[in-house]
Amino acid sequence: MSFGNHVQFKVYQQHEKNIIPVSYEELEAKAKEKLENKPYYYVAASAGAEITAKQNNKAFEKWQIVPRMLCDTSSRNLSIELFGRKYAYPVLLAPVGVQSIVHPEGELATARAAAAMDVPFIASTASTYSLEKIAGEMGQAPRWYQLYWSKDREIAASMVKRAEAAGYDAIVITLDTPMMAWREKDIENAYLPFLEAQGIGNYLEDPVFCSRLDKSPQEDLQAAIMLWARVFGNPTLTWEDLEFIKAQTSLPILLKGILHPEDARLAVEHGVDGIIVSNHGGRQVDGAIAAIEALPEIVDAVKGDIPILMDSGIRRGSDILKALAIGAKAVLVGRPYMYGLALAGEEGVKQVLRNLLADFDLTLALSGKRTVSELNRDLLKRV
Ligand SMILES: Cc1cc2nc3c(=O)[nH]c(=O)nc-3n(C[C@H](O)[C@H](O)[C@H](O)COP(=O)(O)O)c2cc1C
Ligand SMILES: O=C(O)C(=O)c1ccccc1
Repeated sequence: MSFGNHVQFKVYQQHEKNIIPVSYEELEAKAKEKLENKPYYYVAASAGAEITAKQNNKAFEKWQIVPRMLCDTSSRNLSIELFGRKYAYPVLLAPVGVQSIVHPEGELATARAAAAMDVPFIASTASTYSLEKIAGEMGQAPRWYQLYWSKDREIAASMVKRAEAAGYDAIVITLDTPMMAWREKDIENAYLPFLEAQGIGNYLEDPVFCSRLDKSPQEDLQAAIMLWARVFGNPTLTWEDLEFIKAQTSLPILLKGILHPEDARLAVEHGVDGIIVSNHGGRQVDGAIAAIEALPEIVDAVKGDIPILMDSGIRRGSDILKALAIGAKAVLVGRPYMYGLALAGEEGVKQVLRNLLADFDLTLALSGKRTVSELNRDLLKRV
């Protein structure tokens, strides 16, 4: 029995073991009930009037699947290959910072769930727990590291080297957040978790960061938080700076936050290994193009030179199918797993992933396809 049918069966038979809602809308509503307003809105809300956040979902409706029949889809294989490594599914857990605001175990619980489900976890620079502690929960399971490139480039270099030493398989450099956007809810709530020392674990354990302090973070946490606030983002970066990071590591480097086809071309020209089409879940430039809308032109511009991943708005199996048919190699999910984490820790993240992967597997089969490599735009109609 293929993955999706198996999960479906189990869910029908062991209904009582379903500890989180199956539908995304219910999942979000339950997380809202459970969490305090400040952390809930930190996760759920976006920039400005949240036009882009809404478009990220609405825009998927403009792409319709035109299923094929009589294709013998009884057995399927969802695996993909990226940078010479095989992955079981075309899905990764997006880098999400400060996970301790929704669950005390934060990234550690997410890391265990990712490892158990064989889905790579992209650990954020803004994690509450350090990248070494996160790796310590994952055995040999696949993991990538997301870099927020510090104003102090020696800190950025140090983090990349630590990630390589801790067994991370790729470096994702996020470009769209050299500073936090205008997020109305967080401003109304006067909420910035970092000021409460959450989400800075990678800095507090970084030798270069600590060398810039007069006293250790244990002795003077406030001074460490102030230094973090000064060095976190780096709006001075240009394409020329990429050489510096490339020289620090032999791992593949992906750029996250690409929306313009010309930036996608520049990424290829500057020798990066992959890009992630993303508007940060609508949390940065409100009014920015929906990620799924940006994808086709970027796929056409890159012409297969490097793999393209995407995120922002992936909620169900059909969203994954559409992104892959347009030309993405894999997708990242963000908020859905944060709600699973909020509601039920590690088990909650596992169930979110299980449900999403089962939904994707069934949608693939019912569309007449058996593998990710069989997907292309012939399966879609743009309306
Ligand atoms: C609470 C929260 C924190 C995030 N933190 C980071 C981060 O530290 N680094 C990063 O590259 N992206 C971060 N993101 C963006 C995600 O990686 C991803 O782009 C986005 O969540 C995808 O959209 P979705 O939530 O609609 O799936 C964060 C998103 C959320 C919701
Ligand atoms: O909240 C975010 O979207 C985000 O990317 C972030 C930025 C800095 C620290 C933690 C998370």
